[in-house]
Amino acid sequence: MRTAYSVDTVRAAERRLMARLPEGALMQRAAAGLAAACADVLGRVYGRRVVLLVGSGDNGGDALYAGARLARRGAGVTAVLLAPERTHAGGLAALLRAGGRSVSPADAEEVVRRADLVLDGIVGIGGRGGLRPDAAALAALVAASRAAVVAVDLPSGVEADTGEVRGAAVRADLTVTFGTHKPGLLIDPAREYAGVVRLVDIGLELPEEAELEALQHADAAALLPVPGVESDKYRRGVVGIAAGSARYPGAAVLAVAGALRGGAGAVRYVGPAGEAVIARFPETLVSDQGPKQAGRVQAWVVGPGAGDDAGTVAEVLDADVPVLVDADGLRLAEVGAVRARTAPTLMTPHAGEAAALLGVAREEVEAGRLAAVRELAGRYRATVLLKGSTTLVADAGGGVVRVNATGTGWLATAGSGDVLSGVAGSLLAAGLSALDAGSVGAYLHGLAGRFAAEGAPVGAHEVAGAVGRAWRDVVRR
Ligand SMILES: NC(=O)C1=CN([C@@H]2O[C@H](COP(=O)(O)OP(=O)(O)OC[C@H]3O[C@@H](n4cnc5c(N)ncnc54)[C@H](O)[C@@H]3O)[C@@H](O)[C@H]2O)[C@@H](O)CC1
Ligand SMILES: Nc1ncnc2c1ncn2[C@@H]1O[C@H](COP(=O)(O)OP(=O)(O)O)[C@@H](O)[C@H]1O
Ligand SMILES: [K+]
Repeated sequence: MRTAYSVDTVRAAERRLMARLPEGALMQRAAAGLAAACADVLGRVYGRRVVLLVGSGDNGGDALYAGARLARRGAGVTAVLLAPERTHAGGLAALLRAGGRSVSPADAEEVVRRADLVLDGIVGIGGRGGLRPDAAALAALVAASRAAVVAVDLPSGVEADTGEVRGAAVRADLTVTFGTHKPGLLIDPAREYAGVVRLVDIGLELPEEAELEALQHADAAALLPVPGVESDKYRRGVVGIAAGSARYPGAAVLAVAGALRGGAGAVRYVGPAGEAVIARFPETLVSDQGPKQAGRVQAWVVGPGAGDDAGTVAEVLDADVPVLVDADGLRLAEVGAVRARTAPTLMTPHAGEAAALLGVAREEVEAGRLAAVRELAGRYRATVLLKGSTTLVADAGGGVVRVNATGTGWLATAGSGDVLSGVAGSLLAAGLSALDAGSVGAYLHGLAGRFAAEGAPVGAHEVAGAVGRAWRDVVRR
């Protein structure tokens, strides 16, 4: 599991550790890891031009000590001091002793233009709000330069705890982060600014529960349902799909396509698209009755392509089994009916749907994904999966939020969300919790998208077809 901790938690862990260590030891650990990463980026250190952008806090201190290490290995190191009188004194002294030099921001343009590598030590976890104008001007120089950019701890200007970017921020090729990932490194839009992220262990002892966690192959593999000798189709779980309409029969087909690959033992379909479903997937149990009369179901998916069929949504929400609500179902579901449910509910909006439910602009959700997913989960007392380039899954009661980044922009194609609801609904029917079903579903769906696309446009039905390959990839590694 990859985990990320909030700034408050990191600071508390740092205080505990610093109390046991000689002064400055932590910063030296950070600087050593940072210098090693820079050396890897440079390939050869000797003779290279390195520029340090140094703010007034310890983030600048890290950059200065790392710069001193690179200078000792023969790099030409120049520090641009944003606030000379408040620069980390020990770090600056170390750099000057090692043969580096310092300049004022007035000279930044010239040195950044000639740099092979720029180290962004403007601000780290102490940053508040968007970059101030003098710092923003440095970020603009970095954007215009051809140098490799390495961010110290975080790209300056991104919000460590939320992944928000308010105004100018540094865009890095590599971020070397200390002790633990910070939530912003895993959530867009900030994640995009971080580039590749490398974690340097500085010995922090962190609490059991993280703020954010991202499944890795082994975590997903441990959660995937596997049939045993005692299994039959009912024990593996029956997933009911209440989706599609005369106008959108394809949504039903795609949700069923996902559900067939999600681990349930049988897929039951109710709705007006039965003929289209059975023509494509003869193994589907098609019913022409409503959800209540459809027979045994361990979890429902309701909403994809449902049009205005509020009655079916209400009927499904009334069922005492886990329910996944997607697409039109999100609009049609009564808040009170969702809140009143005792079995798990998983809602799967994209940013536009989440914005409509929250009564805010789509941009607001995209800028502040973590806040939006938590707010929705609280309001609906449900587990909410917010789709997008980074998908977030939050339970109603707070606790750890799961983040998924296995996807690809090629998944932004009509119907791919229907496939995801089928896969995740199937996992719900197989007995996974809403948090696990949502996050494992997104993990498989993202990987399937990559496999199906392989760098070219892809249709949603092909994504569904690649879920099996994603599953095998997860369990084999
Ligand atoms: N505390 C520790 O034990 C360790 C801290 N480390 C480093 O220390 C950093 C945190 O240091 P600090 O707490 O000094 O904080 P930072 O250095 O991250 O930032 C604080 C400084 O930035 C300025 N600032 C804040 N917001 C700004 C904005 N929007 N625009 C421009 N300037 C802004 C503030 O005036 C302040 O002087 C970490 O990110 C990490 O790089 C590492 O050395 C590892 C050990
Ligand atoms: N830029 C992106 N990077 C990765 N995944 C994406 C991106 N854009 C969309 N996706 C994924 O593609 C799917 C799209 O779902 P959705 O918006 O509901 O489409 P539809 O309603 O057409 O089925 C979601 O799983 C989402 O997370
Ligand atoms: K930084």
